[in-house]
Amino acid sequence: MMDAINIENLSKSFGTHRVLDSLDMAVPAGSIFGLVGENGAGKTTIMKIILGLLAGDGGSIRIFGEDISASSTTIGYLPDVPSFYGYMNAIEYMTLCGKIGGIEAGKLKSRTTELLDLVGIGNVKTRISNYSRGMKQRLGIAQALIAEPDILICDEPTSALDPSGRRDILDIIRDQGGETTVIFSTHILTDVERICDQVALLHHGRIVMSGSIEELERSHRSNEIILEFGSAGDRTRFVAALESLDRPYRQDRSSVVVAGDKTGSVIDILHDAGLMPLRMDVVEPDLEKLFMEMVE
Ligand SMILES: Nc1ncnc2c1ncn2[C@@H]1O[C@H](COP(=O)(O)OP(=O)(O)OP(=O)(O)O)[C@@H](O)[C@H]1O
Repeated sequence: MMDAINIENLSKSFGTHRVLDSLDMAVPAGSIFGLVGENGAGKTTIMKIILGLLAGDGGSIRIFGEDISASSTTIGYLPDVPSFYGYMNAIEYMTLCGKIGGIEAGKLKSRTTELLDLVGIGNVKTRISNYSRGMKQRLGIAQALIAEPDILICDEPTSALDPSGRRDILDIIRDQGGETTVIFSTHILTDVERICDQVALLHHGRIVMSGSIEELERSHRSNEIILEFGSAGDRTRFVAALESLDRPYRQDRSSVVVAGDKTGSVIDILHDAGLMPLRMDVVEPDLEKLFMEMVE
């Protein structure tokens, strides 16, 4: 599959502070790409460089195969803190954005109606200064889509919202995937798991891990098996059996966790020790665990 965006060896410093350090990143066309990193990791900096709002200090950026300086790709942008003219209503604001974007008047009108309906504020007549955070985020997405972009860049679109507002915004963003390539930055990993098909983890100025969520979870960590026993005695015997076999494990208050193993041999250990656990679960790694492992 062609890359919508391909970045190689990109660095960026502000003064002596090196924010991006020979970063490589590829965003497959049509994907919903989650860019994950802690506060200050450089997510906004990458997005601004892709948008041409900031220059990198070297490296190559290709957009659908063309060098960024020659690219004719339309990119929509939802900034982390969108600013609006509060005295305007949604239609006035969209009309202004469309005119600046060079959209022809007849088309602009129908596109405005369509997009405001899409984001669920088609019936809102009030001026923007009266909007809630969630409504502003909705209008921000409509604005970002006005020029029918091939790439949509959303900078932390859900961070300031409550759970139901977040779900609505995620649904809207997910529905853009396929035709549009979406880059979505966040530090909320459950949001990434909910809508993204690709993810990249940014840490210390580099992408430390990237791929599809299933790929990452499969390749970077094996499953863990959690066991609970009916008595302290059973549990002690199980732990003793693990120790005699040099099997790594950890314990918390109620359970024993055995790492990185096929379930079969745990069953053999139980069988040989004549033990029956109360509970035995295989726990698959989630993104949060993987991320914590990478940044620790
Ligand atoms: N114009 C600038 N001048 C100096 N330093 C800057 C500038 N822009 C960003 N930085 C610094 O670069 C680092 C990365 O900032 P950036 O906004 O890209 O991070 P982020 O990952 O988007 O973080 P957040 O999640 O907090 O928005 C931060 O330490 C920030 O202070």
